Amino acid sequence: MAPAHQVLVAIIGKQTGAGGVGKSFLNQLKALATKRPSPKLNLCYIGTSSKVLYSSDYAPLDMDTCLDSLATSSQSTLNLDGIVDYLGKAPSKVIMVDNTSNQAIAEHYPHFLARGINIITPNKKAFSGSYSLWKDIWTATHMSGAKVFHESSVGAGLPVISTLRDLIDTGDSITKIEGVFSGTMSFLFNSFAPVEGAGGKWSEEVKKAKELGYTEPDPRDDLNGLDVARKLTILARISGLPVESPTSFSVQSLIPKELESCSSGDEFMQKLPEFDSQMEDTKAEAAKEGKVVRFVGKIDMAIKEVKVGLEKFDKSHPIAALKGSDNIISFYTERYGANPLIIQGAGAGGDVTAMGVTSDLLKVLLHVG
Ligand SMILES: NC(=O)C1=CN([C@@H]2O[C@H](COP(=O)(O)OP(=O)(O)OC[C@H]3O[C@@H](n4cnc5c(N)ncnc54)[C@H](OP(=O)(O)O)[C@@H]3O)[C@@H](O)[C@H]2O)C=CC1
Ligand SMILES: N[C@@H](CC=O)C(=O)O
Ligand code: NA
Repeated sequence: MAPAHQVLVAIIGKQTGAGGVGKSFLNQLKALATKRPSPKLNLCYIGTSSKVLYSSDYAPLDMDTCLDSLATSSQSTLNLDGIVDYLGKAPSKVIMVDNTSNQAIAEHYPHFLARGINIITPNKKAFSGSYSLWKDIWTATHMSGAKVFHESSVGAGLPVISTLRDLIDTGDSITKIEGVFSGTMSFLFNSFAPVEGAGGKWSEEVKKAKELGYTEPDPRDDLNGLDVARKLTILARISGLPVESPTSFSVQSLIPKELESCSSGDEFMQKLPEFDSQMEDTKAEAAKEGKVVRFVGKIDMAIKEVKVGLEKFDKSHPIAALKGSDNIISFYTERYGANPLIIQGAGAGGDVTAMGVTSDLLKVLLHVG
């Protein structure tokens, strides 16, 4: 039987694509568990959609070898109710880490929370799905006392959600939030339409963004604007705007009309080069005005409006001058007045995203440790 003064960690999702948030998180968990004597952090479950590894008596799994053991594991997978039941019966406090982008797992959060299972996750789906799911999640936390933190669901590891909550909890009032919210879109436009020089081909930059692990498992989820719309939905809801869903406001898609019917991400990636001229035209139009295009989002609390799409910027504008996968997020509030509180830095990538998840784990430990 597992030792009493411990916190058990269960990880769903490891690394399939280049994103690898799960794998980076496991490395950070290992380092933290070594450094932190109490409570002892023990892994009891790790799984993907096809493989699982868990100890039926909750004995700690070896974090050094668990990925190899998972690859060869012959344990039967558990359905979501089975995972809730297994973790709900654990002899210690449990933190479930959802490192997938799966909708069904997200919709199951209220069940995990109702059983006292804490959740940390970079998955945006639960917090940007239907407004009723959002309400069910927070109701479940109030009823059971379990915690849920999702810092990396906006701006990867950048302290976006914690900052917004701090502003609100200390009595400030949000008037506007705006900026670049996608690591993928930032990388694409910074390299395809740089302030200096010609820039690369659109489809080649999309391929690179996928290889660098910036995109969602299916890059169409970034290019259709929905990933940014999800992030804005989360921030708007925290700010007090009851946005119904990420499709209930204006979102510009960069998917060529001709490719909307592609049946897979692979087919889409294969055909995308045929439509490079469409984005070239958009770039050229901005260049005629001496500007560059960037993909941005805005929440205007006064008029209750959320918007996601392309805008032209002067080359001297801070948004035009971003580098790599950097996000820039400006919070306009009553307290900060005309000069916003600004957060800037890498907005995608396995290690920086896992950092946000690991920092969430530390927050849960403050409550349960
Ligand atoms: N990459 C980044 O820069 C950032 C990512 N995020 C978020 O982090 C999450 C993970 O992203 P990333 O690491 O890039 O994605 P990956 O595709 O690399 O990894 C996703 C993992 O989830 C597993 N998985 C998918 N569906 C299920 C399921 N039903 N049950 C169990 N496991 C499942 C996959 O395994 P398998 O397919 O074998 O089942 C895989 O191991 C996403 O929600 C993403 O939006 C947030 C901020 C930045
Ligand atoms: N695909 C997303 C990953 C982080 O949320 C992005 O590019 O920002
Ligand atoms: Na964040």
